[in-house]
Amino acid sequence: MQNDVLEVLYSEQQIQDKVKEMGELITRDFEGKNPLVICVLKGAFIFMADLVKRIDLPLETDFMAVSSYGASTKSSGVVKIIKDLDISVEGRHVLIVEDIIDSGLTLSYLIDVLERRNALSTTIAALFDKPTGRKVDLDADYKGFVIPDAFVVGYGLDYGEKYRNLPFVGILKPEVYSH
Ligand SMILES: O=P(O)(O)OC[C@H]1O[C@H](OP(=O)(O)OP(=O)(O)O)[C@H](O)[C@@H]1O
Ligand code: HPA
Ligand SMILES: [Mg+2]
Repeated sequence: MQNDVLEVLYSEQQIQDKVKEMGELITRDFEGKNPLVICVLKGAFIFMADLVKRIDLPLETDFMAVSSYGASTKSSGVVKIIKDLDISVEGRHVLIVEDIIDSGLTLSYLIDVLERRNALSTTIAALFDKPTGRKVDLDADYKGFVIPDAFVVGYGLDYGEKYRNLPFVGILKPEVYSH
């Protein structure tokens, strides 16, 4: 697995430090609220687990699975809901936890869904932001790292469902992507 990695972009320690910082900001900004924290599966599962431990609020968690990349490094442009939420967002302050914003299509679709369901507010926490990939005008309220124009894997992020379990984030060797 690690043999397939060309370059490590963010180490496990750098990621942990950033997640702690983001959790502290969110704790401060949401004081007095009990947000519904939504994890966008699958990619955000590791970030979600680490982030909620750093948020000191009476929050609730829920999970939604959406997919648009499949086995490709390019978005299909069609966002599919694979698993919907269990808890109603109506009248709730919703914090959406996402691993990466690339084209922005996943989050713009999700925000639209949550607003139509009458969420009181929607806020985005994204660990990675790849502004060069953007196809819609969208930005995160809390963002970890702005990353270069490359398809990254690790810490939840996959290529063809693999590499999510790498503890760091990196770029694969070109021959792996061309398989
Ligand atoms: O801004 P975008 O271009 O929409 O890309 C970001 C989304 O794409 C990836 O999910 P993917 O569809 O690969 O599903 P996964 O999380 O199950 O890997 C990633 O985890 C984000 O959810
Ligand atoms: O760079 C990426 N890596 C993994 N999944 C992704 N989904 C959108 N962009 C990416
Ligand atoms: Mg994916």
